[in-house]
Amino acid sequence: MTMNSPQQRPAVAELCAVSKSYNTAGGHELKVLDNIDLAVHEGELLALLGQSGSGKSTILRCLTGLVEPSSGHTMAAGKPLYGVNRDASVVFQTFALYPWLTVEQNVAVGLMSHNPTREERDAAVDRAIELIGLGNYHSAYPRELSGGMRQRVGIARALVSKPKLLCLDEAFSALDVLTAENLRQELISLWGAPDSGLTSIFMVTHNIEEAVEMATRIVVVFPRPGRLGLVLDNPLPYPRDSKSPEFQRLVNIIHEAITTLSLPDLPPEAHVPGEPISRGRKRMESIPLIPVGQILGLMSLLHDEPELNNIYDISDEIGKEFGETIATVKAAEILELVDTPKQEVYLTDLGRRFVAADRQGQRAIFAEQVYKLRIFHIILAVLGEAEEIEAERVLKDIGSALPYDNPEKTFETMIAWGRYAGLMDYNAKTGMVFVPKDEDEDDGAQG
Ligand SMILES: Nc1ncnc2c1ncn2[C@@H]1O[C@H](COP(=O)(O)OP(=O)(O)OP(=O)(O)O)[C@@H](O)[C@H]1O
Repeated sequence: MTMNSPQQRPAVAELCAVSKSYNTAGGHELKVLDNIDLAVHEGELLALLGQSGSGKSTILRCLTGLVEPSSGHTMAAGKPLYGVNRDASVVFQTFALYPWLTVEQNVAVGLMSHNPTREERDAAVDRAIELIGLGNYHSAYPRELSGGMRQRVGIARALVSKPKLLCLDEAFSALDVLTAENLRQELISLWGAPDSGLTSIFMVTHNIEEAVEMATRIVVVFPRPGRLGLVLDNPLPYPRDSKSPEFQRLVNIIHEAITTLSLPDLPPEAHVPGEPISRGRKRMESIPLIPVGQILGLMSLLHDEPELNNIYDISDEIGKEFGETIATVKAAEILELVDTPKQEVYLTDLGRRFVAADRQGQRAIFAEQVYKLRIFHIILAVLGEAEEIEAERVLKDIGSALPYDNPEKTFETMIAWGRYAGLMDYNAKTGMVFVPKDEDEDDGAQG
């Protein structure tokens, strides 16, 4: 850290020992953030990375006062924050524009809580529209604009109030590659320009390259519950060259932190013959919230293209976000269909048998593997004795077994896997989980 490092300047927003829990629809408490200390300083461009569901958006919402911490507190410009931080504004992935308002009117929405005079409002709107290059589109409606232009409106609306902190929540992820790259570059220029008024940016992203391209500091959130993991300064000069060795080194460090965390390189467990493997595990393991079809897709890919054995290449090939690829690989791994030494991904013997099997055979292997997972015993143990079981009760059991998981989402995924395996099904009308009588050949891998 140099003397001029932004981290030595005052914090514009800060989380102090912030924890956050939600009450889920099933009445369980879900701890999403645990004891987060995080400050965004003047002049800083801070990027937050982490798996889906690790709590990134919740951190953003706490920082901006949209969500109140369960414990700990938020500071804004050195003072405790109560309610929404009016010196912060947010650009959302979905643009969140009003379709019935023009560009100008949509941008003016960003000033609503600031009570400007008409003249002040018009001047500020004109300035924001100019800054972000929407000069000829004052009276256009969102439907007349491309995705990139719409997101410009979203950015202008966020900048119109001259916020001390601009927050970007996956702001580029709905845009095509070139448009996203242009907007990123423009934002970096605006952030560096003395007359833009834009000094501090806090961004949430899934995209590691995007974080390394833009941020002065990168924080990786570890999940369940969300904690600060890797914190990395990024001193590379702008404009950054994504092909430079130093850029790639940072990308690799972050990749590795996320991968190692998700796919720990553990020695195989001692297996008692005849016993489900997971019985030996000390605690119940959750399952990645991944549809069956996606696991089958990964299996086919590994079979069809055996030279694809590296998690980064697989992620590129699938075209999904890195976090989602990891979750898919993890799902296949807990089903023992793949093995993941370091960053590599291979079919296991069972995985090879799986891809060679016909549809019936695949479902049988899947069922056998699902049966080994302890989390499924919550349901299967009861279904062994009764014909059906109340979903309510299952949700409660999931909630107490996996306090950091969302029980409803875990339940949905379990039912989808169980349905494909022919082990269980769920009737939303009766609220009951039951053993399917006849295997329905058609409901295959839709879950
Ligand atoms: N209002 C809410 N009520 C209940 N649970 C919530 C609520 N908001 C978020 N969660 C849960 O909190 C966890 C963290 O969510 P959050 O959106 O902060 O994660 P994230 O890292 O931003 O995820 P993603 O990258 O998928 O957007 C998730 O399990 C989510 O289901």
